[in-house]
Amino acid sequence: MSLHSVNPTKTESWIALEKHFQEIKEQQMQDVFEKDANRAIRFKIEWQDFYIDYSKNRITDETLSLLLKLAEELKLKEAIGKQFSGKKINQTEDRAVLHTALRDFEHMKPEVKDTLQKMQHFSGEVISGAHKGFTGKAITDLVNIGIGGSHLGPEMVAEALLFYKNHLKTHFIANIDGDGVAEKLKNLNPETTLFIIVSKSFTTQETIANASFIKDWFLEKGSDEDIQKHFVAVSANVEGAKDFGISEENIFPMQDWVGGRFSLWSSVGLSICCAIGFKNFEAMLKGAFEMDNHFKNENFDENIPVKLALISIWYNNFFQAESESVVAYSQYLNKLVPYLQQAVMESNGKSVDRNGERINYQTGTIVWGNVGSNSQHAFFQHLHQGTKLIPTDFIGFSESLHGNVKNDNILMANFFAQTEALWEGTYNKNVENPFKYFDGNKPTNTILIKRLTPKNLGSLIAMYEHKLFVQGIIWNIFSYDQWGVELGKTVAEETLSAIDNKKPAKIGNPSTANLLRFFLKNQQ
Ligand SMILES: O=P(O)(O)OC[C@H]1O[C@H](O)[C@H](O)[C@@H](O)[C@@H]1O
Repeated sequence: MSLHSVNPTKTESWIALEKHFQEIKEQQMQDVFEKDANRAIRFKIEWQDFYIDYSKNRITDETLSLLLKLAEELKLKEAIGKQFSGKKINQTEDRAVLHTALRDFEHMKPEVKDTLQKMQHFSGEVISGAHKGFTGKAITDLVNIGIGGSHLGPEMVAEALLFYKNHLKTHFIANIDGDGVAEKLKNLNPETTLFIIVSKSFTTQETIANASFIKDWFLEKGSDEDIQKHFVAVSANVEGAKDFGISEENIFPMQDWVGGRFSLWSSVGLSICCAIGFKNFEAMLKGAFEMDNHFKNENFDENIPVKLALISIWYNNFFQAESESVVAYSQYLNKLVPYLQQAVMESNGKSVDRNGERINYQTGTIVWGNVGSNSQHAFFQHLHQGTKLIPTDFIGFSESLHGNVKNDNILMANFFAQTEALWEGTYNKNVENPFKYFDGNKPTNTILIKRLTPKNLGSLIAMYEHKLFVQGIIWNIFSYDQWGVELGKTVAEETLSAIDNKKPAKIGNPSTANLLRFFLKNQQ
C-alpha cells in the first residue's frame, strides 16, 4: 500500500503560500503581534504538562490556515493512519514503521509484551544484585556497545533521566576509535561489568570490532563460560549474536519494523531500563504513547507535532532557512541535539521523491544546538545579529528537580528573556549605534514543560519523531530509509584493505592515495 506521492510545490496551497510569503516576508511581525491582543492565546497549545507557545513566529492566521490546507492536500491524515496501522510505508526497504507499537499499551503485540517482560526480569536481577559476575560479585557498571540508533537514544535518555537513576554506572562505547575504547576500559573491572552489545543488524563494523576487542579484554581475566554472565546482546539478527558467542537466553530480540533511530523504546533501551528501573522505563513509554494518541487523534490545528512541522516547513521552504536550532534549558538534556540530529537528518536528508524523481525544492532541516544558558555565551550572537534566519526551539521546565530554585530561576529567566529579546530586538527603539541594533523578528517556539519526568521525556521525544514524519510526508520523501550511509561504508572497506596491505596505490582517487601515503609513512 503506497503513500500518496505528489510534488508539494505543485499543490494549490503551496502556490498560495508562495504568494502569501511575498506579502509578509519583509514584515516586522512585532507590529502584527502588538496589534493583536489575542495572538499569544491563539498561537499556543496546552496539552497535559506541556505548554507550547508558537506566537513568536513570522506567521499570521493566514499562514497557518494555508499550511494546514497543505497538510490536507498532501493527505497527511491518511499517511498517519497508514503508519500506525503497520502498512509497509518504508517502501524502499519493504518494511512497516512501527516504533509506536512498542509503546501501544492498548493493543500491545505479544512479541512486544514478551520482550518487555524479559527486560523487566533481567533489569530487576541486575539492579538487585541477584545477577552475579564470574567471581560472585554484583554488577556495578553497564556498558552499551553500539553506534547510531543503537547508542544515541540510550545515551541521551540515560543522561536526561539521571535524576531517576539507581546505583549502576552507565557507559557508552560507540566510536571505533581505539584510544576512546581504551580510556573507557581503563576504569572498568571485568568482574563487575555487564556489556550490552546493541546492533539491530549485528553487522555494523564499529560495533562488532569494539565488541570483539572488549571480549578479548574480558577473556584476559574471565573464561569462555563467564561470557554469559557479562555479555548480552540486543539484535534483530539472533543468529549473528549467537555466532558471536552470546547464548540465546541472553539475546533481546528486536523487530525489523523498528528503525534504528526510533529504537530506544525497544530492547535497545535495555541500558536505560537497567539504569532507571523498569517502572521508569515504562513511564517513558507511556508518555510516548500519550503523544502518539494526541498526534493520531487531535485536529491538526491543535496538534503539536503537526503544527511544529508545518511552521518549520514555512521557514525551510519559503524563507529558505538553512537550519534550525534546539536549545534545552536543562543540563540533563545535553545529549538531545545529537540524538535529534540522527533522527531528523538521517530521516529527511533526501533528494529523491517517493516516485524516484529528483527533487527541486529543499527537504531536511539541519538541526544543531546545545543547552541553555551555555549557548547564550557561544552561538547566540549569531541568532541575534547574524544574517541567517535560524528558527529555534526553546525547551524548559517549570519545576526544579533538586530544589535549587535560586539557580533555576536564573536559568529560566534567561530562557524567557532570550525568546523575547530575539523577537523584540531593539525594533522601534532609538538605537543610534548600529552595532547595538537588533532587528528582532527572530522566530522561536517555546516548549515549556512542568517537570522533567520519564513520562514527559517520552512525550517530548515522540513529539520530535512525529514532527519529522509529518515533514517527510509533506516533502514527498521516504523518511525511514538511510541509503545515504551505505556508500561510505563500502568505500571504507576498500580503504581499510589498502591500509592493512600498505597499498595506497590501490586507491583510485589521487587525493586519498596521497593522504594514505602520508598516513602510512607516519604510522611506523
Ligand atoms: O544497530 P545497527 O544495525 O548496528 O546500526 C547502527 C546504525 O548504523 C547504520 O549505519 C545507520 O546509519 C543507523 O541508522 C543505525 O542506527
